[in-house]
Amino acid sequence: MTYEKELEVALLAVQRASILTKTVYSSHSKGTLSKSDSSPVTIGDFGAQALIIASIKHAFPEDEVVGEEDADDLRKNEDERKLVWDLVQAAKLDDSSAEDKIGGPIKSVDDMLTALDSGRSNGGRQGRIWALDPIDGTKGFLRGGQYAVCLALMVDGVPTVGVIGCPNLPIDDQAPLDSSIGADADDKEGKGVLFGAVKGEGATSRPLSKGALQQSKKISMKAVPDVRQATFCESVEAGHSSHGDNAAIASKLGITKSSVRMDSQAKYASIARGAGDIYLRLPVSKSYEEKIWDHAAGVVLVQEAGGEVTDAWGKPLDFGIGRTLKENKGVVAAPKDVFPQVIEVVKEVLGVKQ
Ligand SMILES: Nc1ncnc2c1ncn2[C@@H]1O[C@H](COP(=O)(O)OS(=O)(=O)O)[C@@H](OP(=O)(O)O)[C@H]1O
Ligand SMILES: [Mg+2]
Ligand SMILES: [Mg+2]
Ligand SMILES: [Mg+2]
Repeated sequence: MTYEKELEVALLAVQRASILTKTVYSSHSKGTLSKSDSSPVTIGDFGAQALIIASIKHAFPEDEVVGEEDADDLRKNEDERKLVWDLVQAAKLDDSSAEDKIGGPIKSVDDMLTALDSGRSNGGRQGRIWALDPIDGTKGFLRGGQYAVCLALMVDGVPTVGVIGCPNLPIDDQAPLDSSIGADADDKEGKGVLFGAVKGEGATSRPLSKGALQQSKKISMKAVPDVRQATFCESVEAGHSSHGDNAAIASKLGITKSSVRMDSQAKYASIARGAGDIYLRLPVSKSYEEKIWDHAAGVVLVQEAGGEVTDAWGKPLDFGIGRTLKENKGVVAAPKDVFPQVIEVVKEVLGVKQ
């Protein structure tokens, strides 16, 4: 298998970081700060990014990382720094040989800050660059909804390895989506899934809590013989994706089931394993540029499970331009068979708005 070591390291790194995020998820104090764009960041986001970059740098020291967070806030804020350091020290895999593969514990506060700060790559079309979202769906994480720990390796601008940890999704790949999945989520018994995919090699899921990577099962998108029966997913936040446009598209397709709203790339993961069918993310603002770390891992997963992903105009997502998908607007993902039908209607709805 190609990229075997990359996949193994990414799975272990995301698994370890998820142990940290789960600790924060169940704690009352999440150390929430507001970033310059007014979006939230927590001790979970900082800790998970530090752990994952330390893992990557141990296994692949030459690789670059485009990570959502940086260490600026922690360098200024001693209390927050201490909280993150305690979390980072406590998060360990059960299996010591697995821990060794990702470099073991981070040795000092300075090393933690250096790791956290090593996600500043500008991205680009050449070489090996990892896209990292340590907590995708931070608002969901804070609200008690879905969130995901997302990591992808891009090779020459193409997402090639994708790993997503979803601590609050049911382990059962076939568990149907309903509206409760995105609200009142928890990570109790029967929850927690780790998804992985390598370009050309297919996609898998396995329980997040179990050490053995061998437990993985192949996943694939569900066949959709009649698009009117499809289930579609969308963001919880109306500011991230236009609920009105998504509903208009669904209605034109003859879909009668209401949308399943959930935060994070759990949407990509859910359609990749056939729990849902279609992901619609129609742009709200003309100026917002989607970030590569919000999509890279999910795109590999969906493509390898038999799906197609483009922007709302049917253009392929271009991950090779930098930290954002600035040449694209919105995202549409669906099984290959129904994709042409879906994108046609998406273009119609967008066309009317021009
Ligand atoms: N204006 C706007 N438009 C589109 N997308 C935006 C916008 N602002 C933020 N973001 C990014 O959305 C990421 C989470 O969105 P999701 O759709 O996955 O979840 S939800 O909107 O919270 O339901 C979220 O990821 P995290 O910051 O990792 O949580 C943001 O990167
Ligand atoms: Mg995100
Ligand atoms: Mg994030
Ligand atoms: Mg964020």
